Amino acid sequence: MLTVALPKGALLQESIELFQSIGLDFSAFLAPGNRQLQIADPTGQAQGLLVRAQDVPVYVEYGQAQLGIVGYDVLREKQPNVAQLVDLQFGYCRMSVAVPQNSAYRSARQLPPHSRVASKFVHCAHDYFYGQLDLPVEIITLYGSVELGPITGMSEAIVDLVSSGRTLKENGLVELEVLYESTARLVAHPLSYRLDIDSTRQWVQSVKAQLGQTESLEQG
Ligand SMILES: Nc1ncnc2c1ncn2[C@@H]1O[C@H](COP(=O)(O)OP(=O)(O)OP(=O)(O)O)[C@@H](O)[C@H]1O
Ligand SMILES: O=P(O)(O)OC[C@H]1O[C@H](OP(=O)(O)OP(=O)(O)O)[C@H](O)[C@@H]1O
Repeated sequence: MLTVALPKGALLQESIELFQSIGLDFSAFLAPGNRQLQIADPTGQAQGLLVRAQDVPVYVEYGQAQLGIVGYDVLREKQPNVAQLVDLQFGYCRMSVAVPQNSAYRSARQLPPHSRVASKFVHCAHDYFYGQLDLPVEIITLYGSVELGPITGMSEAIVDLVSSGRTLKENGLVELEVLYESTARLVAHPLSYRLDIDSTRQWVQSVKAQLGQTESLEQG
């Protein structure tokens, strides 16, 4: 039976709608008060696992799920060994550097060496500052509410996801640079995809057909 890892949070609703559109119903995860983390599709063709967004590639890499939906940002951060198959065209956001509105810095390059940068995406932040800018900064790991870094004076800047821009605005921050843009991706366990275990390929084809896509990203 096909197993699908679904991300809790911002991508869940649209992930469930996508699978519904190809005949797999995991909407029981959205029922008020649901605490079940593993549910069977009523047709008996598949089961869904409800996992933290960052854990989706882990379940797929270890083969506990043949397919999963995860943000490109998580793939950039964690570099998991999964096949990246389809850009699902929802969950748009961008990874950006931001500073307080009243900051003197107008570009990330202007931040002084050894400035502090708070982020949940420490590898992305490191690649950008050390790899692209050659600017040695101190990266502080946080797991959420990253905007509080500059507000409390703990850091000069943040690297975080921006979608509508509302969180930055309401916390007095401005975006300086965009590192990259992100959307939700359909990923697969590479061997399951190659060997077509549990008809993985057919389900991937159905997703692509639903989105009107013929090209595959196909990065292993
Ligand atoms: N404001 C947003 N608008 C649209 N998509 C977003 C937004 N924030 C995050 N995303 C996308 O949704 C994914 C999941 O984000 P979400 O905020 O639900 O989980 P998380 O809190 O980052 O994950 P975890 O609980 O594992 O720490 C992100 O990886 C990103 O691709
Ligand atoms: O530009 P916006 O539309 O306002 O969205 C951006 C916010 O969404 C994400 O936060 P999330 O809700 O995941 O909370 P957390 O990371 O702070 O836990 C991200 O970390 C930003 O804080």
